Amino acid sequence: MPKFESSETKDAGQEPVIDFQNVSVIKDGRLILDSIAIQIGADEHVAIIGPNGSGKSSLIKVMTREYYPIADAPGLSTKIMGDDVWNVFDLRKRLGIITTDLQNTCLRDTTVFDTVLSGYFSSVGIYDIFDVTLEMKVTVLEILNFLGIGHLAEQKMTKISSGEARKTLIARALVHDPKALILDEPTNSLDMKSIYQFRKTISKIAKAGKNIILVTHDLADIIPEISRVILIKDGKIFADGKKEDILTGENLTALFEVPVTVEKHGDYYAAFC
Ligand SMILES: Nc1ncnc2c1ncn2[C@@H]1O[C@H](COP(=O)(O)OP(=O)(O)OP(=O)(O)O)[C@@H](O)[C@H]1O
Repeated sequence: MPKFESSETKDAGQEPVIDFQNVSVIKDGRLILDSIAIQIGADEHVAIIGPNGSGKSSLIKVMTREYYPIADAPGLSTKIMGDDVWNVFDLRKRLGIITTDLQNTCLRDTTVFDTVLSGYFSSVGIYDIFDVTLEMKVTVLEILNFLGIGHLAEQKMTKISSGEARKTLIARALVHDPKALILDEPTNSLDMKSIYQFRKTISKIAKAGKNIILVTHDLADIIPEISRVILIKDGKIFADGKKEDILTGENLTALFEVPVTVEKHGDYYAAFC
């Protein structure tokens, strides 16, 4: 069994991955997150949906400790995996974070293999001073093969497609055997085939025991393993519950303030406006 599918992840305590209570964030004198309360259980996969500027990325930044909430809010909790206080580097390893910003940062004249390996050092690229072990290299190859991109190991990041680059970033996050993967609009700018393959990849990772926390505008990104959807509007939780109850035309019309129709196709949803 590859290291990143280790029993450590599957047996990790039953503490919620995220336990946020009364989280409010002010930026430039404006309340951008308002009294957010979200608990994401150890075995849950969740999608977070909201209009542009509703606060989705800010919420993720509270999780990654880039943004800090108002400290004296009554009952404030920003617990992650049971702990409120984290070394930021450790935290970001335990939560594998995949954003478009990270993809832009990693888009260099570096091979796919080294990009994934650099995850161990939280660096971009590999340098002589790093103590690269054989075990690290073996794990990188295992993960690349698990994600179906082993054949790209020696390709330069600048020469692969956006979909392949997105998978490379996931591989980079997986070297730490994270408890969860946080994906911020992961299918942006991917074509249909890449989107299809990407969703299959995320499903596979969910089945391998990682929590998936997916931020998206596109209902079709909500893989069947995700059973809970949280809607965010104007920095507040607008709705939170079972996917089939939340993904209705009525809810999404109110959320996006345009007429929205929702259709279900097999285990997937699609929205039209
Ligand atoms: N560092 C900051 N300084 C000032 N305002 C900020 C900052 N970060 C976020 N905001 C504001 O907070 C609001 C929420 O932003 P956020 O990026 O979280 O929204 P979002 O839901 O992720 O949007 P999108 O779907 O467009 O990515 C926006 O109005 C944004 O301008």
